[in-house]
Amino acid sequence: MAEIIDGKQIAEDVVAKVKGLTADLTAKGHAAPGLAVVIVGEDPASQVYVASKSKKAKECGFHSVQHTLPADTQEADLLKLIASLNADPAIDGILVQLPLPGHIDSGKVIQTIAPEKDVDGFHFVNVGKLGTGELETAFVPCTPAGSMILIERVRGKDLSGLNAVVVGRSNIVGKPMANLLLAANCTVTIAHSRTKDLPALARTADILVAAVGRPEMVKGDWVKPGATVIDVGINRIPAPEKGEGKSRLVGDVAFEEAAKNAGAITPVPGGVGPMTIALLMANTVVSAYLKAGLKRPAF
Ligand SMILES: Nc1nc2c(c(=O)[nH]1)N[C@@H](CN(C=O)c1ccc(C(=O)N[C@@H](CCC(=O)O)C(=O)O)cc1)CN2
Repeated sequence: MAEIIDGKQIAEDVVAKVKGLTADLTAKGHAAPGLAVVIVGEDPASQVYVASKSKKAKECGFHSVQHTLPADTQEADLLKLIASLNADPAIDGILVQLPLPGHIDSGKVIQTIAPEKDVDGFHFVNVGKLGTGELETAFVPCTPAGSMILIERVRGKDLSGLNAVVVGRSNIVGKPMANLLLAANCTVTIAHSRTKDLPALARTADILVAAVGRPEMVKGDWVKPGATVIDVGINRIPAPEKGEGKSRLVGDVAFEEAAKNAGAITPVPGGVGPMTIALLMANTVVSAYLKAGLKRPAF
């Protein structure tokens, strides 16, 4: 049976480090890191994530501000808000919760955030830095950055000689995840819906990352014995066994089956999810250190 990677505990370790770094920064006479979280509309899951982000920022000792805008907010007004946050010296990190309502161009919004405050790591400047290995000044998207910490806990920092397969090619997870694994010397393959014989490809992976958004798609017999399996999926499915109208969370991996073959595996919930929020705190404190002209803290 596989080792279960405790993302909740590892996220707490990251947050403890952020708190220490924040205390050191303010003790040197610098302002506390500032994080602005922006939500547009009333998507229930987004509301929960944003509330957790704002709460965690306060726990870390940050200057934490939340902008909650109605679903019919005009794109131009959101862009104006971002411009004002870009110019605000008390703010080191800006996060616009995704998805945005359909009438707003998410790409335009993301590219309006100043790259040095883009703690989500979605701006072209940060994407380019990650792609070219400029990791000293890049912001890396929180979910892949957190997944990488989980992998390092199991496999160490140098992944030379290991085959990694990333299932999913999104800009938020799949592509940056592949770049991080490549930077750690893995041989990386990105698989997606058009990949031929996905189960056979997945079985070649020493590190298998599932980020497709399809409940329990990755089956137990897709997993090479001893592989490290990182499940990025968060899918809510009906759970009639819990009562009428009830639901439960599952990942993109059929956990029970996969755990029989894997060497180590992340659960859902309690795996990658908590790391996403912890890494947002880490990116924000890094932003404040870089602004202060201090050495970039490592996580
Ligand atoms: N601007 C962004 N938007 C979104 C991002 C992002 O990184 N930046 N990621 C996701 C959602 N997300 C953070 O925003 C997120 C998802 C899940 C969790 C989490 O802790 N999940 C728990 C389960 C929570 C539950 O019960 O529903 C877990 O897996 O244990 C945190 C953050 C999309 N949008």
